[in-house]
Amino acid sequence: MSQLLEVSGVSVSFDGFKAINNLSFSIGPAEMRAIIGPNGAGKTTFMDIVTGKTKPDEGSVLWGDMSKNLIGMNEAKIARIGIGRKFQRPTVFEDQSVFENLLMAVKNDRSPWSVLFFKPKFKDLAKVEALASEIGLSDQLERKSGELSHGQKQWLEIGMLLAQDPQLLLVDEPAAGMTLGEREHTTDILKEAAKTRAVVVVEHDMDFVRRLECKVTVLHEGSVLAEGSLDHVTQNKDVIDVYLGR
Ligand SMILES: Nc1ncnc2c1ncn2[C@@H]1O[C@H](COP(=O)(O)OP(=O)(O)OP(=O)(O)O)[C@@H](O)[C@H]1O
Repeated sequence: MSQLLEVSGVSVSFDGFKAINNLSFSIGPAEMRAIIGPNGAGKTTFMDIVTGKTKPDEGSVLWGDMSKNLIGMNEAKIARIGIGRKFQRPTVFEDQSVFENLLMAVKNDRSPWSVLFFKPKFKDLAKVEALASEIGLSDQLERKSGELSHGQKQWLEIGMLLAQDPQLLLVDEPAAGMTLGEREHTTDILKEAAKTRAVVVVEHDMDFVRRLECKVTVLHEGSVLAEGSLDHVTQNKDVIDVYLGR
């Protein structure tokens, strides 16, 4: 299978400490992947490298038809070529409605002023409605985003990222702070999104990872410790020793 993202031999040190150590793995174009591992394993640093926030000391991160190396590209350019990142804390505009937040994202203009002076075209409105339906907020469009529950804010932010049609969506600990019902709905949104793009989820919640029904990559000390189905990696003795058994 051709790959969308290929990380090869990537290492990065902070003050002599190797946070990522000769990391290599790849992700396919319409694939859901969970990344798990103990605290300090390098999960966030991996996402920082892919999104251009951290420059590695060595290695390559090839993208698309593999002719582009993301290393050396700035964060804005990486976002433009189709990589979206969802941080743990939602960053929606609380004073704006759900509709306005989605419209800003569709217009790719994250400024609250843009929606005040902008007459949306039919296709933009249709896209906002489709996104609202995809994230399960069709009946909340007129509500101020600040009034939404924590889970609803997270879904709105996922919708705002999907508005940009990323080919790869990186999602950091989506289950944190959510009720069980919210987690289940989040799983549904991410699984639907992964039908047409790659979705990489970093998560500690094993029940959440199980519901994603995807290949799992276990990181430890900045390298891949194990990879495969959740059942496969959770039976791996090394994974039990460094992560699950603690
Ligand atoms: N900018 C930085 N400066 C110094 N050390 C850093 C920096 N960023 C990360 N580290 C260190 O690199 C290691 C990997 O951190 P990282 O945040 O990537 O781990 P993680 O797997 O995301 O952990 P967690 O599950 O706790 O979020 C840690 O030891 C961390 O302290």
